[in-house]
Amino acid sequence: MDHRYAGTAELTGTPRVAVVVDVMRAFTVAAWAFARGAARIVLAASEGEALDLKRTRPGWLALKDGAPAPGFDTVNSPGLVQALDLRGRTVVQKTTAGTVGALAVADAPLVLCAGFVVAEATARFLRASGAGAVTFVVTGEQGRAAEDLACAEYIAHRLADDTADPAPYLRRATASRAAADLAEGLRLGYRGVHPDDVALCLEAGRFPFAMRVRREGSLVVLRPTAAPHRSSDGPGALFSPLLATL
Ligand SMILES: O=C(O)[C@H](CS(=O)(=O)O)OP(=O)(O)O
Ligand SMILES: [Mg+2]
Repeated sequence: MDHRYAGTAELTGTPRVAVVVDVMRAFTVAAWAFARGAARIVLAASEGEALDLKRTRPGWLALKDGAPAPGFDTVNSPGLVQALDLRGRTVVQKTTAGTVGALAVADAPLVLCAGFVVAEATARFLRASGAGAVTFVVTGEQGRAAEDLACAEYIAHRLADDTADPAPYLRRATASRAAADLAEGLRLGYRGVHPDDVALCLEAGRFPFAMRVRREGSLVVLRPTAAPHRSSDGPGALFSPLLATL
């Protein structure tokens, strides 16, 4: 299959099928937010927009990358988000790379967001959808981030072979600059980094759902979506018990 791999700034036109990859950490965080019960994630274009959305919608939470900041409820850290109770909540997310990449392709007919934690479900969803060739948006380091490229190539491999082994792809991600930067941030005591973040970003297939982006009125919204348990199952064939609890 003739997949394409492009950084956000390299995109030309609107792809038919896009998978936006941000392993460290936006879409690992998004998956954890859904696992902790979030109903939906609204992708914001700026920190100001995130705070405006939160201010005008009672009960919404706002999340950003970097250090904690006034007005924001939490940060872009799976280690921190996994401890939250987000049942039924709407979370507004703004990060440097991941959310920017998703907004850039929000008009495509099918857009999924992914990290390793949902890689296998993403491949199953794509296969069940008959998606064909995919444009992978590699959000980190102008399209060159080793962890995002490894995850994108793993999803493509799983699309072709649903027994493909994640281990070589995870090794590349483990050796990435982003993983080293998070470890260094932890060593230097940066706020907004949790000791478990790198490990949580490198759990292939942790969650059974894919994550789909759609426009809903004026908002760009990410929601979990059921993926068949096996690639041979049809769309929506078998729903995970976890999804039933979200
Ligand atoms: O929070 C993150 O890990 C990054 C911040 S940065 O790009 O490393 O400065 O954001 P993300 O959009 O999740 O890559
Ligand atoms: Mg990233």
